[in-house]
Amino acid sequence: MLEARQITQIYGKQERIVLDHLDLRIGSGEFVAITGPSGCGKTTLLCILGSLLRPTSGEVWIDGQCLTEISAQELAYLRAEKIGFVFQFPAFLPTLNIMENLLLPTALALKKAHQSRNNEEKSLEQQRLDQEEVHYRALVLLEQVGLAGREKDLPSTLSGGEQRRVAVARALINRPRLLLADEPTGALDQETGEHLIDLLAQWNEKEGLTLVMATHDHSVARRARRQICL
Ligand SMILES: Nc1ncnc2c1ncn2[C@@H]1O[C@H](COP(=O)(O)OP(=O)(O)OP(=O)(O)O)[C@@H](O)[C@H]1O
Repeated sequence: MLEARQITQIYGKQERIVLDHLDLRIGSGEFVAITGPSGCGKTTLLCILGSLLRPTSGEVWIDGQCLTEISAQELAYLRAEKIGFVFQFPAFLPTLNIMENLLLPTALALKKAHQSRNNEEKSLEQQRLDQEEVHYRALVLLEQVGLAGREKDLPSTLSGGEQRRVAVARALINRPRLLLADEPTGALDQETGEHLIDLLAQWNEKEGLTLVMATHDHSVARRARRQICL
């Protein structure tokens, strides 16, 4: 499903080489942990795999499509439809409540779905149904991450760990095929962290979600079926 070919990333004027001709193949439905010491390039690799960062050289392929060859618009749709991203330091729009923040990534995916339908009247009805469906999905996800009832709260009123859990719900809202998670348990206590990994593992097993997770926590990495150490 995901392939990196000869990825090299060089940063700054001092030309610091962080990734050097890296090759990587990840099959559909895999659960992979990327481990390695702080500063070895885990976040850089996830950003390149998720097309948020264009590497200095090399190619990334998703489902047989080379990301360096498609337009910025196509890339935005591809990300919205196929890829969920849990950032190491999640950011939210501070004036929107949790539900509104959760629904933000659905706008582009719904737009793409509506564009591919022909009949306008049907499409309007479908849009209403789609919006109800994503709203329901958001409520279910909030419950799964242990935040039922918090949908009207502003992000600033949530703790760091709670924000992390909202970030996971947001990354799953479009039912992506690929989830790239950067230290998803970073700010969480052990029990909450384990619960979150259980949830991701369930999505991996039941929904076939391909899961690529960067972590320096070995007990978290052991939950993956494959570990790649940078
Ligand atoms: N935009 C940037 N400009 C210059 N250097 C950068 C940039 N982003 C990352 N780096 C450097 O690249 C190296 C790899 O960073 P990266 O964040 O990918 O590592 P990491 O393995 O995820 O680290 P951590 O586990 O601490 O989060 C670090 O030395 C970092 O300073």
